[in-house]
Amino acid sequence: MAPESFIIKTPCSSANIGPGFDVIGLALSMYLELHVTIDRSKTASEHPLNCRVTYEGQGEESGDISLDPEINLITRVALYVLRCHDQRSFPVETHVHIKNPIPLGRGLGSSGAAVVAGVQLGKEVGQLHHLTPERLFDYCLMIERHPDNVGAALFGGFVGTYLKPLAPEDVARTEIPLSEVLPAPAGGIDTGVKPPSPPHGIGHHIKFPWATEIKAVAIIPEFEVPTAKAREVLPSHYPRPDVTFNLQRIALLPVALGQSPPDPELIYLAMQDKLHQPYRQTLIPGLTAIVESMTPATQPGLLGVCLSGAGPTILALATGNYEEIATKIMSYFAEQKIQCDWKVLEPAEGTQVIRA
Ligand SMILES: Nc1ncnc2c1ncn2[C@@H]1O[C@H](COP(=O)(O)OP(=O)(O)OP(=O)(O)O)[C@@H](O)[C@H]1O
Ligand SMILES: N[C@@H](CCO)C(=O)O
Repeated sequence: MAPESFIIKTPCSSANIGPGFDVIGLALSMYLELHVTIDRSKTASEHPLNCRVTYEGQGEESGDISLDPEINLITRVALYVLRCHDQRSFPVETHVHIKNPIPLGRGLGSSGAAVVAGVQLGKEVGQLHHLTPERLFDYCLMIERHPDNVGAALFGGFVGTYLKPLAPEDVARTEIPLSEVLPAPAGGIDTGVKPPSPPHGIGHHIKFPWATEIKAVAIIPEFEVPTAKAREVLPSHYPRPDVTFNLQRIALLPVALGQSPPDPELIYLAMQDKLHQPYRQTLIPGLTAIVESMTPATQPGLLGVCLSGAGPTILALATGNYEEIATKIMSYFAEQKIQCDWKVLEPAEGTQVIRA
């Protein structure tokens, strides 16, 4: 039997886009790829859980990414899906080669892409053909609780996401994680006990139109801000005027970004936020200065600017002059002695499985 091979391709994403904290996600054209080979003719494997993991890309040199299939975020998520379906390990003999250009901990949804790719990997290697994209979303939300990055990475495009309140019997299931990311390997170190399957229909999404003239300039500082840390600095309660401020803008944002030709003044207004960016300034030197000084009036081609996800990447939406915009934003970071990389990205399709 010839080895089976396929590629899972998952986009990076930018969450929030200003006021849409934990709601809005935008899939962008930089992709995590899993090159998977399964040799089902083999009867035994020398690798733990029948899976050899190799990695190239971001964090490769620092050795930040574990190659142990029970610890690596992508393969442990796949194992979680498999174990929910009474498959304790990968098929003999599986090789997962991860190609990851998405910078880690920078606000471009590296963990969301890893979770989505991992869930898809579990479905493919386990031949779990009944799992629909909507059901895969439930599995993702058992691991990453905010739906914006995983929704964009799974479904693609410019999306609004929302969670359905859990039924009382699901709330009572103490094994359902309500924290951000499972602290322990999903599914646990193999104890032989079947892990908890997700409740059905936890998360939902809706796709918004996107004006084709609009591109996303990502300015990526060299330092990391773990999402968990960027959530710890947020308050548990907000002043009512700040909530109203964001509600007014979130009602505008999907309309403003779908209109062609784009209206810079409207988009600039629609991208303002008072719920997360002001608090994250403490972790991202220069953030307030960038958000307050970069306007369509001062920067031709610019439509609006925001923190990408939990940061520290800055996302500028623009119709031209990308290099000038990036250079200006990088100059604010340079004042703080912070180097940056930058890229022009476009909205991307969701997760795909490519077979030769
Ligand atoms: N391809 C990958 N393989 C394995 N682990 C990964 C991969 N990508 C991300 N991770 C894990 O996710 C962590 C980064 O997650 P974190 O949520 O802090 O940031 P992010 O997802 O890049 O940013 P944001 O959520 O703000 O968009 C990494 O440190 C690593 O542990
Ligand atoms: N909505 C999340 C995205 C994190 O990637 C946050 O801002 O914390």
